[in-house]
Amino acid sequence: MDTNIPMSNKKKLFLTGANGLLGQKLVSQLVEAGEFEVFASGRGECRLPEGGFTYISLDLEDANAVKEAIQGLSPDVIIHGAAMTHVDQCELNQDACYQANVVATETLAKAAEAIGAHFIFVSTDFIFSGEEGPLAEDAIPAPVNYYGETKEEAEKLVMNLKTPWAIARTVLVFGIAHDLSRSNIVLWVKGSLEAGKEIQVVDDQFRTPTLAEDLAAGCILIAKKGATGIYHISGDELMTPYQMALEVADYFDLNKDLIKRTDSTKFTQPAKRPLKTGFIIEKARKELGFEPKTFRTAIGILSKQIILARS
Ligand SMILES: NC(=O)C1=CN([C@@H]2O[C@H](COP(=O)(O)OP(=O)(O)OC[C@H]3O[C@@H](n4cnc5c(N)ncnc54)[C@H](OP(=O)(O)O)[C@@H]3O)[C@@H](O)[C@H]2O)C=CC1
Ligand SMILES: Cc1cn([C@H]2C[C@H](O)[C@@H](COP(=O)(O)OP(=O)(O)O[C@H]3O[C@@H](C)C(=O)[C@@H](O)[C@H]3O)O2)c(=O)[nH]c1=O
Repeated sequence: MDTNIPMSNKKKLFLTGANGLLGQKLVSQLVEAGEFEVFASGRGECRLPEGGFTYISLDLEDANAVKEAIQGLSPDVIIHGAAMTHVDQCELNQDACYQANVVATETLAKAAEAIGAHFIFVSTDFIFSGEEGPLAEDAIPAPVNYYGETKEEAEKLVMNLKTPWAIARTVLVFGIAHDLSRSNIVLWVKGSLEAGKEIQVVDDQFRTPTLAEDLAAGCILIAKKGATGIYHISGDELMTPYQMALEVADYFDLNKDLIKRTDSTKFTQPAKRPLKTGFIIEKARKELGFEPKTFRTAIGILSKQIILARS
């Protein structure tokens, strides 16, 4: 808790995607720590419950507005988490996906470069083919869906910036936040089983599922340390969605018989998913001191948040 630095001497941190799952966790942790003056941007109205930061309503596809905002604020650090993240919608609406994930990132990155800000880009395991895993930072990208292609293209433009940059890649993020525009695997499994609904869950895709709070903590470590380069920031347990579903059912004492084991040849989605991903996080551990929760501990944290949200 470092709130006794007068606001004027604090470094300014600007983040995007404030209303999203990662964004809400970033704002909450940054406000709690008090080290940065926080400027949180989102599309449309602010959907965050608490204060302690400046909200900026900004559509990142409005290039002039983005340039004006960044030149006006002149932040020291930018964490860019905003994206079109619904993978199947990205496959079916590729122009919208390109505008959100590549063009908007380029506009913001160039604005960061113009003021010499430290630019932190949040990326994904979906830049990889899924032929092999788990993966370290030097693995070669080969995306198998359009969402992954756009995130790979965005990474490339970030790597060419002439301002300090970092890329925080993550995997299958889960958590609970206010008024989210999409669900995530833990909430989806829990909700389905509580409703007595049978679910088909693949057992041949491998991930290192990541608690949203841990991803936020990893991004903040990069910001605080002024770290540059690529970091894999994810959970540390390699699991299939089927194993995750069983773990969720076990924790919440729900009916495991409703979880039907399947595989990617039978269960298909509009966008192909890479089979084997998951990250090796030793670099983030060593250079940042990053340490994620176990999946079980993370579910416990979520469970408490759900109870709190209901009270
Ligand atoms: N969730 C996951 O499993 C994973 C996510 N990631 C990456 O992490 C980052 C954060 O993901 P997550 O928090 O789950 O995503 P969310 O979908 O929860 O949040 C993304 C946010 O970006 C905002 N956004 C989208 N387009 C624009 C735009 N044109 N202008 C302004 N804001 C925009 C959305 O606004 P609105 O609320 O109005 O829709 C939303 O609040 C993303 O970059 C994603 O690619 C990487 C790996 C896994
Ligand atoms: C809906 C569903 C998913 N699954 C599996 C497929 C997949 O491996 C896992 C999650 O599927 P979803 O479609 O919910 O999530 P998905 O779109 O795969 O999540 C991705 O989001 C983007 C933003 C990322 O960057 C990726 O890292 C990844 O987290 O669960 C099933 O087995 N059965 C189902 O009915």
